[in-house]
Amino acid sequence: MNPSSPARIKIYVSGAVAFFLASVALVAATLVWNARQVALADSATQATRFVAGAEAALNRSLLSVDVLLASMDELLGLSTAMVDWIDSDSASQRLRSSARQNLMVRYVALVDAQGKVIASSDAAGSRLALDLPAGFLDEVLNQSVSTLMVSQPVVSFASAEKVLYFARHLKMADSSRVVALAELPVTSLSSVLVQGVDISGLQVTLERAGGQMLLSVPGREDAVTHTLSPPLETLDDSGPNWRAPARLSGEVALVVYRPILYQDLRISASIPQRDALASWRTERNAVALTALAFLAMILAAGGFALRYIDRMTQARLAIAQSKATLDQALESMVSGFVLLDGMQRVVQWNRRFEEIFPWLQPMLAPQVPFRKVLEEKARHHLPHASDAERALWIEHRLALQAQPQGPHEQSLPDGRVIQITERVTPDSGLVITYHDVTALRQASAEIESLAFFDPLTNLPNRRLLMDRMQQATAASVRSGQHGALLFLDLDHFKTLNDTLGHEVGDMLLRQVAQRLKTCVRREDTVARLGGDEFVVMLSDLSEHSSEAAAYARRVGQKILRKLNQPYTLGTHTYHSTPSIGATLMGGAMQPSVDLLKQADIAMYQVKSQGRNALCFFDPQMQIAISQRAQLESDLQLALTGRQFVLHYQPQFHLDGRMVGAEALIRWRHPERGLLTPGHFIGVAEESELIVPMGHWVLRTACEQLAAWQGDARYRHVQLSVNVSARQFRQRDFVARVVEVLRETGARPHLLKLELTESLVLDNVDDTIAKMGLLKTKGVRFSVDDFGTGYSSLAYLTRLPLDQLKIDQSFVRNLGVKHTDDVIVQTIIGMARNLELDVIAEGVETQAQKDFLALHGCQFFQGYLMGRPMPVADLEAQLGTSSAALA
Ligand SMILES: Nc1nc2c(ncn2[C@@H]2O[C@@H]3COP(=O)(O)O[C@H]4[C@@H](O)[C@H](n5cnc6c(=O)[nH]c(N)nc65)O[C@@H]4COP(=O)(O)O[C@H]3[C@H]2O)c(=O)[nH]1
Repeated sequence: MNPSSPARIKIYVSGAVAFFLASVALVAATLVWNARQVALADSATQATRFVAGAEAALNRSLLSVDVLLASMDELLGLSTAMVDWIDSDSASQRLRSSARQNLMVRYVALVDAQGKVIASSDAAGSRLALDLPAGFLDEVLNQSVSTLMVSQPVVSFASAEKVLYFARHLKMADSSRVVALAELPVTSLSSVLVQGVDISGLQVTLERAGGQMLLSVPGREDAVTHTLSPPLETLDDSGPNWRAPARLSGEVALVVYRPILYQDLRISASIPQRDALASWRTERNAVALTALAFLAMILAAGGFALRYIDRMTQARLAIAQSKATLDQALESMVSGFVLLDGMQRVVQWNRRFEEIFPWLQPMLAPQVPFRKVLEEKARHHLPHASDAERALWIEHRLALQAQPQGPHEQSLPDGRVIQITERVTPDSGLVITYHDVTALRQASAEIESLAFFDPLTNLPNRRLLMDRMQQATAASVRSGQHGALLFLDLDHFKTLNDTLGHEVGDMLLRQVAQRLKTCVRREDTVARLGGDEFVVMLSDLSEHSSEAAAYARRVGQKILRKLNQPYTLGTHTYHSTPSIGATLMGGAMQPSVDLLKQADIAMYQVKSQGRNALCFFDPQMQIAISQRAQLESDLQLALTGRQFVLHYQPQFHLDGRMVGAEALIRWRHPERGLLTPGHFIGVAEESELIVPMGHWVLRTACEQLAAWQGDARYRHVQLSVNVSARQFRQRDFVARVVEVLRETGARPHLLKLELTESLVLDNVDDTIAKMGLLKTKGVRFSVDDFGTGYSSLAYLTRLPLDQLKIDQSFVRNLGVKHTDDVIVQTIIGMARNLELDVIAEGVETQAQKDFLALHGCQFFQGYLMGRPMPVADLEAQLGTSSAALA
């Protein structure tokens, strides 16, 4: 147990309290005991003194009575006279004057041996009636030597009070004996004894040796004669005896007695212990009360002390706990922490601080001046600095600390970045926190990089490019220098991605980025916009636009050359080509977006012209693009404004029957009149518009089929509907076709969906799945433009086709271009082998038809037989052809 532990302190305090309690009790007990002894001793002294005084007083009183009695001999001349000679009256007269001298005596009398009063001082004289105790007179007369004798107390006949008779015998001349007698009221003797005495509880007795009591103070009324026991002689008188019974009350008392001069009389004084200790008891109570008060105070003080200790302990505990919590909090802080006092000395620091600055660990101690810590830090932070530079650094740090300005950062030689925050404490100390923000800074650098750089190629991204373009344009306006923007796109990149995967695509993009950088100057910018689109910004080329254009063209061609060189993509060797669109910058403040759009337009121009080339922006291109945008929005309006109609181009069997028709969309343009698909279908296909448009065509055609159901002239007619790739690739394409068939009630086998060869090839599995589903419903399929793509027997056999359509480009050249003749023959042969129908479109001449028929083609479509026409015309033609055949 710790010597100053609260438990030990409490033991000490409890011990001290016990000690003081015992001391006070002991002192009080001693005081009380001593006071008792003193009280008893005082009472003993008083009793002794009293007895001595009373003895003297009694002796004096009795002596005066004795003298009075003895003087009666001489007064009345008894020794020389005979009894008969005594004149009672004159003798009484003399006695009266003699007795008057003694105030205690009621009367004196002279009595003969027979008890007859000879004379008396009483007014009755010799006629005084005496009522002496029996035997008393004889006792007096029989004394050999005359001495004063005292009778038993008796109740006086005359005064009805207790009296004592004192007597002695006197000898007459004839030697006969008479008795001189005096009557004394007991009260007058008593008052002699206790005159001026004030002793509490004092009991006084005058008694004979045998215990016969003559008088007592206080007086006892119960008996005239009373024998006290034990006799006084038997009491232990070696010292004050407080164990004796009081003579009158019998209580435990101190009894003191003395014999007096006369006979065997003793005077006793008894002081009962109760009375002797009466004042002591008061004192004792006062002492006890005082002691109790002290004890209470000590107990209270002890209690307070213990409570104080408890509170102190709790407070210490609470402080210790909060310190522990604080320490824990400090230790678990992710930041380093140092607390300095007002003298800039180290008070406290946490483990994180040591972790951030491990080299400070050996020197860290409470009270270390922070300057020393800074000196040590300077050694590590500025390893190559001179002493003066380090001193300057330290002074700078101290100055900053004196007036903290908010968080600031410090870069350590090992690359870490520490954010330091100083805060002044209320006692002028300083709390310094050190936060390692290295990861944060790296992250923000990465974020910045992500925000401005393309993560794949590390080239500036669109955002940074736009920013640099803006700066370059502003600079070029000031300097008059022209720059150029080259927008390039990799040809067929999508195919590479789809066939060899994105990783290979990414490899190509990285290598293209590298090659592009080698084609330009350091001050030029190569950026990647996303996908396979790159932009090269060439700045400060020339004041003259023509020179600048020439320079840009050279760079563009250099890029073309470089990018045309084969790439090694993993195990593949790949040949890629770019399409580059260029535009000039400068001369005027042009928005970056517009410049980028111009280059983009030029690039599309290259694409449309066969790719792998460089083309400068032509304002005409922009006009075309604008028109295209206008067309797109017009198309949108056309859809909602019901401006589309369907024309039908009849399809004939070799035998001249009209077997069906192809539904071809027309646009009743409010200003431009009836437009063929060539004016708008391309734009519609490039935008999403082809989907709702195609759906409208499908529904309209099906409604037509349903309308023809009830007419025998038309109900056999099949309708071919063109389906564009984007429409076919819709996930719900099959569901929508089925829905349209159900809603219109058209018979599915009369509906023939025309898919282009490229569509079928694009995703063969999806195509087969969708065609298969629709095939189960009865829908038929024809491959449009057959022969233009890369059709192979392999996929043809997998597709649930019904018909191949020979593209009109081949038909057109029949008899003109031998290869087309061969292709057409091959297609017809192939269809026959696969048991598919074959139809030729674009048949314009009888020669073409004959050629086709000769080689086995059975179905024909073309201007020769009929142009696309409104439904009414078709119905009319149908009627005619049916009639002709009939
Ligand atoms: N020179 C010449 N041309 C002939 C002859 N016979 C037919 N033609 C034309 O050839 C095109 C045949 O349609 P396509 O190959 O499907 O080619 C269609 C088709 O690809 C597309 N198209 C038309 N309507 C729709 C449609 O509703 N949906 C979709 N997706 N495309 C459609 O527009 C293309 C052009 O359609 P149109 O302008 O109507 O042009 C039609 C038609 O008028 C002929 O003897 N000589």
